[in-house]
Amino acid sequence: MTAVEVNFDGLVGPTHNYAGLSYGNVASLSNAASYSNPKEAVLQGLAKMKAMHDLGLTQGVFAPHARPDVNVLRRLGFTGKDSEVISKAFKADPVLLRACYSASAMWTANAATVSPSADTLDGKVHFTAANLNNKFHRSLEPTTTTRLLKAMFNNDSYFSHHEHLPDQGFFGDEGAANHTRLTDAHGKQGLELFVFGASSFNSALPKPSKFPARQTLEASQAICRLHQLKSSSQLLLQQNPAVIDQGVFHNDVIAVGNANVLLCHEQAFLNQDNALQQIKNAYLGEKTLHIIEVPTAKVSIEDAVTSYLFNSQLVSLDNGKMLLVAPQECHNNGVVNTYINELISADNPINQVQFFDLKQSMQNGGGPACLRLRVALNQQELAAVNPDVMLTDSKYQQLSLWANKHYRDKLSNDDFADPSLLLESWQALDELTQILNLGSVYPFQQ
Ligand SMILES: NCCC[C@H](NC(=O)CCC(=O)O)C(=O)O
Repeated sequence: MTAVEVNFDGLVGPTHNYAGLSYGNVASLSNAASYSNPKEAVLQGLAKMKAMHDLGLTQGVFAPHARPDVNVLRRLGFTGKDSEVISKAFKADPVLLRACYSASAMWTANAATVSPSADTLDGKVHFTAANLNNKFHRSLEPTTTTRLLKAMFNNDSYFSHHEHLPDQGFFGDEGAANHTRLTDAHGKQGLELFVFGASSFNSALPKPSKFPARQTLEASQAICRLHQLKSSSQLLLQQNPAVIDQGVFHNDVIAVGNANVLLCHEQAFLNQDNALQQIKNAYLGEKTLHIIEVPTAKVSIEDAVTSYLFNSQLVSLDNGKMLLVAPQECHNNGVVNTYINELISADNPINQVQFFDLKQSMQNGGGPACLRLRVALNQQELAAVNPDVMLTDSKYQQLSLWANKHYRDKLSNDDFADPSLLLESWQALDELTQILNLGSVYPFQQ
């Protein structure tokens, strides 16, 4: 039986908001303080999951995290009952409170790095949650992410879970957003590309000068060791620091790979000709490797960042062709739309495009690819996954009803002072752990 790639999409949490927390992420900064619509956000995400399922792809659901993170507020000196902690934090530092309310765990491309069993020496699928230590609100994620991964992939015979890397900038790790895998077929040994923004220890390597490089070389090296990656399955490349300074805060804002196709901007990598040659030399497959470089003359970095063209998902369909799952913003951008039409009619495996309205997530800098974590699994491994986290028609109905029942359609700054938002959110998540059969994964359930 053949292996499949499962996309685990982050279900948007009930407190999704725009707090402007991600310096270096243009969308996050420019939408700060505007009000959000969590209900629309979760339904937009569910509609994408359902569409993937309807195409015959295998789709999973990744639960949100419990917010606000009251424990971290207590660590920071706010005392009393939960409602008091919230009202004190709101008065003292509303931005801090919003960070503790962030639904950023929705971007599951940053949840973890995953290495399929065909690439690892012990033949297991390896998972390491990303420490996300470059941003305070995201640094709150790894412990719960690991707990969720263990509840989803709960079988030691097939799955190996590692503790996240040390919580320190030297080992800054942003997960699969800086990781892609090239292979003839999902079940075959692949070449895993690890794209780092800078090195912590080697000062000879260039760095961006304005915005932070969130992924370090040393973090990527540690993941390769932890995952027992075959040496022929790993290639480490540096992202072009000049584009990080233009808002390309993760590699998946400038490149996307799937099977034997790598679609990237011509400014994606440092010393790009050399980087692409290394990829060609290291590719293990027998099929033609298609590297499609998009020239600046056709799509500028600014257009790439505002449209999120490269944050499209690239998925293989049963007919052997590939579909580009793009954000609506690509359709709205004339230049990018023209390029996509050219791409799908050219001689390469990508021959279709579908656009999705993911505006609520996009306004925080998260497109289709940010919202999913890819896990390639053979049939035995797939059978060992917690079946309740897989999307079916009835699971979709159940989750839509759940979201409509619990989510608000407007959140603005003053709402974060209201302790009933905490109660409502935790009640929703408590119910969700039953729908997805996750057990007691949240701190408030322990
Ligand atoms: N892969 C996409 C990640 C987007 C995410 N945005 C945020 O966290 C914005 C949150 C805010 O500003 O409220 C980030 O930058 O890590």
